[in-house]
Amino acid sequence: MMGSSNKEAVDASLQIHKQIKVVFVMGGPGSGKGTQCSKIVQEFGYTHLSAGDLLRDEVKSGSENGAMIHDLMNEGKLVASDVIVRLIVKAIQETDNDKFLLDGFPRNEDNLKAFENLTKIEPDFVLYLDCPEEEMIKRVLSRNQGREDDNIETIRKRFRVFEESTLPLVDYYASKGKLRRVDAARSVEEVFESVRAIFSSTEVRPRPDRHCNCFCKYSSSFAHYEVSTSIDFLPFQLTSFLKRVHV
Ligand SMILES: Nc1ncnc2c1ncn2[C@@H]1O[C@H](COP(=O)(O)OP(=O)(O)O)[C@@H](O)[C@H]1O
Ligand SMILES: O=c1ccn([C@@H]2O[C@H](COP(=O)(O)OP(=O)(O)O)[C@@H](O)[C@H]2O)c(=O)[nH]1
Repeated sequence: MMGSSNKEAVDASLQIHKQIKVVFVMGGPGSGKGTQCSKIVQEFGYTHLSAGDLLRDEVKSGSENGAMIHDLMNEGKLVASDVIVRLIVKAIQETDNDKFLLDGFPRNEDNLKAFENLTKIEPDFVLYLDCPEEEMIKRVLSRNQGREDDNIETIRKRFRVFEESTLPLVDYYASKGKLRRVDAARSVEEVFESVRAIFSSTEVRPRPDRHCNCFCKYSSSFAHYEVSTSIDFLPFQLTSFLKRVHV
Protein backbone atom coordinates (compact mmCIF):
# COMPACT_ATOMS: atom_id res chain seq x y z
CA MET A 1 0.00 0.00 0.00
CA MET A 2 1.17 3.56 -0.71
CA GLY A 3 2.55 5.41 2.36
CA SER A 4 0.73 8.64 3.23
CA SER A 5 3.64 10.99 2.37
CA ASN A 6 4.10 9.18 -0.93
CA LYS A 7 0.38 9.53 -1.65
CA GLU A 8 0.49 13.25 -0.82
CA ALA A 9 3.41 13.69 -3.23
CA VAL A 10 1.44 11.95 -5.99
CA ASP A 11 -1.66 14.04 -5.24
CA ALA A 12 0.43 17.24 -5.32
CA SER A 13 1.82 16.26 -8.73
CA LEU A 14 -1.78 15.92 -9.95
CA GLN A 15 -2.83 19.41 -8.98
CA ILE A 16 -4.05 21.59 -11.80
CA HIS A 17 -2.17 24.87 -11.96
CA LYS A 18 -4.33 26.74 -14.41
CA GLN A 19 -7.75 28.33 -14.41
CA ILE A 20 -10.02 26.00 -16.30
CA LYS A 21 -13.67 25.72 -17.15
CA VAL A 22 -15.26 22.29 -16.94
CA VAL A 23 -18.63 21.09 -18.19
CA PHE A 24 -19.83 17.63 -17.19
CA VAL A 25 -21.74 15.86 -19.98
CA MET A 26 -24.05 13.25 -18.50
CA GLY A 27 -26.54 10.80 -19.95
CA GLY A 28 -27.13 7.07 -20.19
CA PRO A 29 -25.21 4.76 -22.54
CA GLY A 30 -26.11 5.72 -26.11
CA SER A 31 -27.78 8.99 -25.19
CA GLY A 32 -25.41 10.74 -27.63
CA LYS A 33 -22.76 12.20 -25.31
CA GLY A 34 -19.82 11.50 -27.64
CA THR A 35 -21.75 12.63 -30.72
CA GLN A 36 -22.77 15.96 -29.19
CA CYS A 37 -19.32 16.53 -27.64
CA SER A 38 -17.70 16.34 -31.10
CA LYS A 39 -20.04 19.05 -32.30
CA ILE A 40 -19.43 21.23 -29.23
CA VAL A 41 -15.67 20.91 -29.82
CA GLN A 42 -16.06 22.09 -33.41
CA GLU A 43 -18.23 25.05 -32.57
CA PHE A 44 -17.00 26.17 -29.16
CA GLY A 45 -13.35 25.07 -28.95
CA TYR A 46 -13.57 22.80 -25.90
CA THR A 47 -11.32 19.80 -25.42
CA HIS A 48 -13.37 16.60 -25.21
CA LEU A 49 -12.30 14.10 -22.56
CA SER A 50 -14.35 10.89 -22.65
CA ALA A 51 -13.93 8.97 -19.40
CA GLY A 52 -14.70 5.71 -21.21
CA ASP A 53 -12.10 6.42 -23.93
CA LEU A 54 -9.45 7.26 -21.30
CA LEU A 55 -10.14 3.90 -19.66
CA ARG A 56 -10.11 2.04 -22.99
CA ASP A 57 -6.75 3.70 -23.83
CA GLU A 58 -5.42 2.61 -20.44
CA VAL A 59 -6.45 -0.98 -21.19
CA LYS A 60 -4.77 -0.82 -24.61
CA SER A 61 -1.58 0.61 -23.11
CA GLY A 62 -1.10 -2.62 -21.18
CA SER A 63 -0.65 -0.77 -17.87
CA GLU A 64 -0.77 -2.68 -14.59
CA ASN A 65 -4.40 -1.61 -14.04
CA GLY A 66 -5.37 -2.57 -17.59
CA ALA A 67 -6.69 -6.08 -16.96
CA MET A 68 -8.72 -4.98 -13.94
CA ILE A 69 -10.25 -2.04 -15.87
CA HIS A 70 -11.05 -4.31 -18.82
CA ASP A 71 -12.90 -6.82 -16.62
CA LEU A 72 -14.93 -4.15 -14.81
CA MET A 73 -15.96 -2.49 -18.08
CA ASN A 74 -17.05 -5.79 -19.57
CA GLU A 75 -19.20 -6.36 -16.51
CA GLY A 76 -20.70 -2.86 -16.87
CA LYS A 77 -19.29 -1.97 -13.43
CA LEU A 78 -17.56 1.24 -12.39
CA VAL A 79 -13.82 1.53 -12.09
CA ALA A 80 -12.44 2.87 -8.77
CA SER A 81 -12.67 6.66 -8.53
CA ASP A 82 -8.97 7.33 -8.00
CA VAL A 83 -8.14 5.45 -11.23
CA ILE A 84 -10.45 7.46 -13.47
CA VAL A 85 -9.82 10.76 -11.70
CA ARG A 86 -6.06 10.43 -12.13
CA LEU A 87 -6.50 9.71 -15.85
CA ILE A 88 -8.72 12.77 -16.25
CA VAL A 89 -6.39 15.07 -14.32
CA LYS A 90 -3.37 13.86 -16.30
CA ALA A 91 -5.21 14.52 -19.56
CA ILE A 92 -6.13 18.04 -18.40
CA GLN A 93 -2.53 18.73 -17.39
CA GLU A 94 -1.25 17.56 -20.77
CA THR A 95 -3.70 19.68 -22.77
CA ASP A 96 -3.06 23.28 -23.71
CA ASN A 97 -6.65 24.47 -23.40
CA ASP A 98 -8.71 25.96 -20.60
CA LYS A 99 -12.14 24.54 -21.50
CA PHE A 100 -12.98 20.87 -21.04
CA LEU A 101 -15.98 18.63 -21.63
CA LEU A 102 -15.93 15.67 -19.27
CA ASP A 103 -18.02 13.10 -21.11
CA GLY A 104 -19.44 10.27 -19.00
CA PHE A 105 -17.99 11.54 -15.74
CA PRO A 106 -18.83 11.61 -12.85
CA ARG A 107 -20.79 8.33 -12.66
CA ASN A 108 -21.46 8.35 -8.92
CA GLU A 109 -21.06 10.46 -5.80
CA ASP A 110 -17.73 8.91 -4.93
CA ASN A 111 -16.35 9.90 -8.38
CA LEU A 112 -17.46 13.46 -7.78
CA LYS A 113 -15.92 13.68 -4.32
CA ALA A 114 -12.61 12.25 -5.53
CA PHE A 115 -12.53 14.74 -8.41
CA GLU A 116 -13.42 17.72 -6.21
CA ASN A 117 -10.92 16.74 -3.51
CA LEU A 118 -8.07 16.49 -5.94
CA THR A 119 -8.83 19.38 -8.28
CA LYS A 120 -11.07 21.77 -6.28
CA ILE A 121 -12.90 22.29 -9.57
CA GLU A 122 -16.67 22.73 -9.76
CA PRO A 123 -18.32 22.35 -13.17
CA ASP A 124 -19.66 25.54 -14.74
CA PHE A 125 -22.78 23.54 -15.52
CA VAL A 126 -23.90 20.01 -16.30
CA LEU A 127 -25.33 19.06 -19.68
CA TYR A 128 -27.75 16.16 -19.31
CA LEU A 129 -28.85 14.27 -22.41
CA ASP A 130 -32.19 12.84 -21.42
CA CYS A 131 -33.21 9.84 -23.53
CA PRO A 132 -35.64 6.92 -23.06
CA GLU A 133 -33.98 3.57 -22.36
CA GLU A 134 -35.39 1.77 -25.43
CA GLU A 135 -33.98 4.47 -27.74
CA MET A 136 -30.57 4.23 -26.06
CA ILE A 137 -30.55 0.43 -26.40
CA LYS A 138 -31.36 0.71 -30.10
CA ARG A 139 -28.50 3.17 -30.61
CA VAL A 140 -25.91 1.22 -28.63
CA LEU A 141 -26.76 -2.03 -30.41
CA SER A 142 -26.26 -0.38 -33.79
CA ARG A 143 -23.18 1.62 -32.75
CA ASN A 144 -20.78 -0.80 -34.44
CA GLN A 145 -17.62 0.40 -32.76
CA GLY A 146 -16.60 -3.14 -31.88
CA ARG A 147 -16.99 -2.45 -28.15
CA GLU A 148 -17.08 -5.64 -26.10
CA ASP A 149 -19.52 -4.06 -23.62
CA ASP A 150 -22.08 -3.15 -26.33
CA ASN A 151 -24.05 -6.38 -25.96
CA ILE A 152 -27.57 -6.53 -24.59
CA GLU A 153 -26.63 -8.22 -21.31
CA THR A 154 -23.93 -5.68 -20.38
CA ILE A 155 -26.01 -2.79 -21.68
CA ARG A 156 -28.81 -3.70 -19.24
CA LYS A 157 -26.27 -3.74 -16.39
CA ARG A 158 -24.92 -0.34 -17.46
CA PHE A 159 -28.45 1.06 -17.40
CA ARG A 160 -29.01 -0.19 -13.85
CA VAL A 161 -25.72 1.47 -12.77
CA PHE A 162 -26.82 4.66 -14.51
CA GLU A 163 -30.20 4.66 -12.75
CA GLU A 164 -28.87 3.77 -9.32
CA SER A 165 -25.60 5.71 -9.20
CA THR A 166 -25.62 8.45 -11.84
CA LEU A 167 -29.20 9.73 -11.85
CA PRO A 168 -28.93 10.87 -8.20
CA LEU A 169 -26.09 13.15 -9.34
CA VAL A 170 -28.30 14.54 -12.10
CA ASP A 171 -30.90 15.36 -9.43
CA TYR A 172 -28.20 16.90 -7.25
CA TYR A 173 -27.15 19.30 -10.00
CA ALA A 174 -30.77 20.10 -10.79
CA SER A 175 -31.26 21.10 -7.15
CA LYS A 176 -28.18 23.36 -7.38
CA GLY A 177 -29.58 25.06 -10.52
CA LYS A 178 -26.62 23.79 -12.56
CA LEU A 179 -28.40 21.26 -14.74
CA ARG A 180 -29.09 21.93 -18.42
CA ARG A 181 -31.41 19.15 -19.52
CA VAL A 182 -31.91 18.45 -23.21
CA ASP A 183 -34.36 16.08 -24.87
CA ALA A 184 -31.91 13.70 -26.57
CA ALA A 185 -34.51 11.51 -28.28
CA ARG A 186 -34.46 13.66 -31.40
CA SER A 187 -32.17 13.80 -34.44
CA VAL A 188 -28.52 14.70 -33.89
CA GLU A 189 -29.08 18.14 -35.42
CA GLU A 190 -32.19 18.87 -33.38
CA VAL A 191 -30.42 17.90 -30.18
CA PHE A 192 -27.48 20.08 -31.13
CA GLU A 193 -29.78 23.08 -31.68
CA SER A 194 -30.63 22.88 -27.97
CA VAL A 195 -27.04 22.20 -26.98
CA ARG A 196 -25.78 25.10 -29.06
CA ALA A 197 -28.24 27.48 -27.40
CA ILE A 198 -27.01 26.45 -23.97
CA PHE A 199 -23.32 26.86 -24.82
CA SER A 200 -23.95 30.13 -26.68
CA SER A 201 -25.58 31.61 -23.62
CA THR A 202 -22.59 30.75 -21.45
CA GLU A 203 -20.02 32.13 -23.88
CA VAL A 204 -21.50 35.61 -24.24
CA ARG A 205 -22.76 37.46 -21.22
CA PRO A 206 -25.70 39.85 -21.61
CA ARG A 207 -24.91 43.56 -21.40
CA PRO A 208 -27.33 45.14 -18.92
CA ASP A 209 -27.09 48.58 -20.55
CA ARG A 210 -28.19 47.19 -23.94
CA HIS A 211 -31.55 45.74 -23.09
CA CYS A 212 -32.69 45.35 -26.68
CA ASN A 213 -29.60 43.37 -27.81
CA CYS A 214 -29.83 41.32 -24.71
CA PHE A 215 -33.41 40.37 -25.43
CA CYS A 216 -32.75 39.57 -29.08
CA LYS A 217 -29.90 37.23 -28.21
CA TYR A 218 -31.93 35.33 -25.65
CA SER A 219 -35.03 35.45 -27.76
CA SER A 220 -33.35 33.61 -30.62
CA SER A 221 -31.76 31.13 -28.23
CA PHE A 222 -35.07 30.61 -26.56
CA ALA A 223 -36.60 29.41 -29.78
CA HIS A 224 -34.46 26.26 -29.48
CA TYR A 225 -35.32 25.38 -25.91
CA GLU A 226 -38.03 23.28 -24.51
CA VAL A 227 -39.86 25.42 -22.02
CA SER A 228 -39.87 22.78 -19.31
CA THR A 229 -36.16 22.20 -19.40
CA SER A 230 -33.65 24.85 -20.14
CA ILE A 231 -34.72 28.32 -19.22
CA ASP A 232 -33.91 28.20 -15.54
CA PHE A 233 -30.56 29.91 -16.07
CA LEU A 234 -31.96 33.02 -17.76
CA PRO A 235 -32.25 36.13 -15.61
CA PHE A 236 -35.50 36.05 -13.69
CA GLN A 237 -37.24 39.07 -15.26
CA LEU A 238 -36.33 37.92 -18.74
CA THR A 239 -37.64 34.44 -18.02
CA SER A 240 -41.00 35.76 -16.87
CA PHE A 241 -41.15 38.04 -19.86
CA LEU A 242 -40.40 35.22 -22.30
CA LYS A 243 -42.96 33.00 -20.62
CA ARG A 244 -45.61 35.69 -21.11
CA VAL A 245 -44.69 36.33 -24.72
CA HIS A 246 -44.06 32.79 -25.99
CA VAL A 247 -46.17 30.47 -23.88
N1 LIG B 1 -29.68 11.97 -31.80
C1 LIG B 1 -29.33 10.78 -32.30
N2 LIG B 1 -30.19 10.09 -33.08
C2 LIG B 1 -29.84 8.87 -33.59
N3 LIG B 1 -28.65 8.26 -33.37
C3 LIG B 1 -27.77 8.92 -32.59
C4 LIG B 1 -28.06 10.19 -32.01
N4 LIG B 1 -26.98 10.59 -31.27
C5 LIG B 1 -26.08 9.60 -31.38
N5 LIG B 1 -26.53 8.60 -32.18
C6 LIG B 1 -25.86 7.35 -32.52
O1 LIG B 1 -26.08 6.50 -31.39
C7 LIG B 1 -24.89 5.79 -31.04
C8 LIG B 1 -24.48 6.19 -29.62
O2 LIG B 1 -24.07 7.55 -29.59
P1 LIG B 1 -22.83 8.02 -28.73
O3 LIG B 1 -22.58 9.45 -29.05
O4 LIG B 1 -21.70 7.06 -28.94
O5 LIG B 1 -23.46 7.86 -27.25
P2 LIG B 1 -22.79 7.89 -25.81
O6 LIG B 1 -21.45 8.58 -25.97
O7 LIG B 1 -23.75 8.64 -24.96
O8 LIG B 1 -22.68 6.46 -25.37
C9 LIG B 1 -23.86 6.16 -32.10
O9 LIG B 1 -23.86 5.17 -33.10
C10 LIG B 1 -24.36 7.51 -32.66
O10 LIG B 1 -23.99 7.68 -34.01
O1 LIG C 1 -16.13 7.47 -15.09
C1 LIG C 1 -16.25 6.34 -15.63
C2 LIG C 1 -16.58 6.20 -17.00
C3 LIG C 1 -16.72 4.94 -17.53
N1 LIG C 1 -16.51 3.85 -16.75
C4 LIG C 1 -16.59 2.50 -17.34
O2 LIG C 1 -16.57 2.56 -18.76
C5 LIG C 1 -17.73 1.94 -19.32
C6 LIG C 1 -18.09 2.61 -20.63
O3 LIG C 1 -18.33 3.97 -20.42
P1 LIG C 1 -18.55 4.98 -21.63
O4 LIG C 1 -18.77 6.33 -21.03
O5 LIG C 1 -17.45 4.82 -22.62
O6 LIG C 1 -19.85 4.44 -22.39
P2 LIG C 1 -21.40 4.63 -22.19
O7 LIG C 1 -21.77 3.73 -21.04
O8 LIG C 1 -21.73 6.03 -21.90
O9 LIG C 1 -21.94 4.13 -23.50
C7 LIG C 1 -18.76 2.00 -18.20
O10 LIG C 1 -19.78 1.03 -18.34
C8 LIG C 1 -17.87 1.74 -16.97
O11 LIG C 1 -17.55 0.36 -16.88
C9 LIG C 1 -16.18 3.98 -15.42
O12 LIG C 1 -16.01 2.97 -14.71
N2 LIG C 1 -16.06 5.22 -14.89
